[in-house]
Amino acid sequence: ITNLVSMDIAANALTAAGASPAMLHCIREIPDFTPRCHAVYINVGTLSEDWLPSMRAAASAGRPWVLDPVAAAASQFRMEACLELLALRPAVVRGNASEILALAARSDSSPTFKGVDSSHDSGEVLQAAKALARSSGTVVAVSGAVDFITDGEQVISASNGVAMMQKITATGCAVTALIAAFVGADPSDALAAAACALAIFGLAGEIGMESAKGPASLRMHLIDALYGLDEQTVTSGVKIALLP
Ligand SMILES: Nc1ncnc2c1ncn2[C@@H]1O[C@H](COP(=O)(O)OP(=O)(O)O)[C@@H](O)[C@H]1O
Ligand SMILES: Cc1ncsc1CCOP(=O)(O)O
Ligand SMILES: [Mg+2]
Repeated sequence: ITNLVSMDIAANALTAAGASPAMLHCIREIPDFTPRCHAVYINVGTLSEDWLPSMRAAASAGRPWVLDPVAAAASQFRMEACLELLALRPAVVRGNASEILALAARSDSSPTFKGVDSSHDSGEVLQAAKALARSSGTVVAVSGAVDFITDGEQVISASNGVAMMQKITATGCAVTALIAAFVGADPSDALAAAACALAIFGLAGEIGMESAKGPASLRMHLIDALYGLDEQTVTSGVKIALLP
């Protein structure tokens, strides 16, 4: 269940990576459909009162699930929805630095709020991410130039990617969708699943950038690169480290 902006890039990124996305958000379909999924992805980017009950139901369907708290601090309604969903125990919550900071502070009143984009660097909010992981019992992933993934104790960094990825709308949404696919493939280790998905998505961005002229062609080449990745390219290209 993702926002209207991201539906296309998220579905295409998932399909290119070998997953099988299906985007259903009608409350009447959730009880039949969602229990049959390997994983659920919920993204509040274009939240509405109509969609929130579907999000609650999908998060409660007994499948591993992943939350993207897009622009969590945009409004009181959105912050409360994010906190309510967080209480339903996602396996992973992935946001940009400002989103993770706002969620950790449970606050929708940041003076530096910039909508769906971040006004902080990922490294600045690492302690907030660890605190959020501990208080919510989920893996927290903060994206940025370096992605940090933590369960509140261990911290993994993933340093793939190119800055131009920020100039394509909904790359964050697409990588959270990929995290959900990886969690579906191995629900036993959400920390590793999130780190691998972020590193691999970043690697696809690096490979895509070799042929791209700007954001629009990077979008295309990134999806092509995800499709073309093989084991050798991934094992030699990912930059993942367990921080001391
Ligand atoms: N400066 C950067 N350098 C390299 N990769 C980046 C940079 N900024 C973001 N990314 C990558 O772009 C993707 C989207 O992250 P981000 O822009 O933080 O999310 P959002 O779109 O939700 O704000 C992630 O895969 C992240 O690793
Ligand atoms: C522009 C926009 N507006 C509502 S959701 C959305 C997409 C946000 O995508 P991302 O979080 O990946 O930047
Ligand atoms: Mg985002």
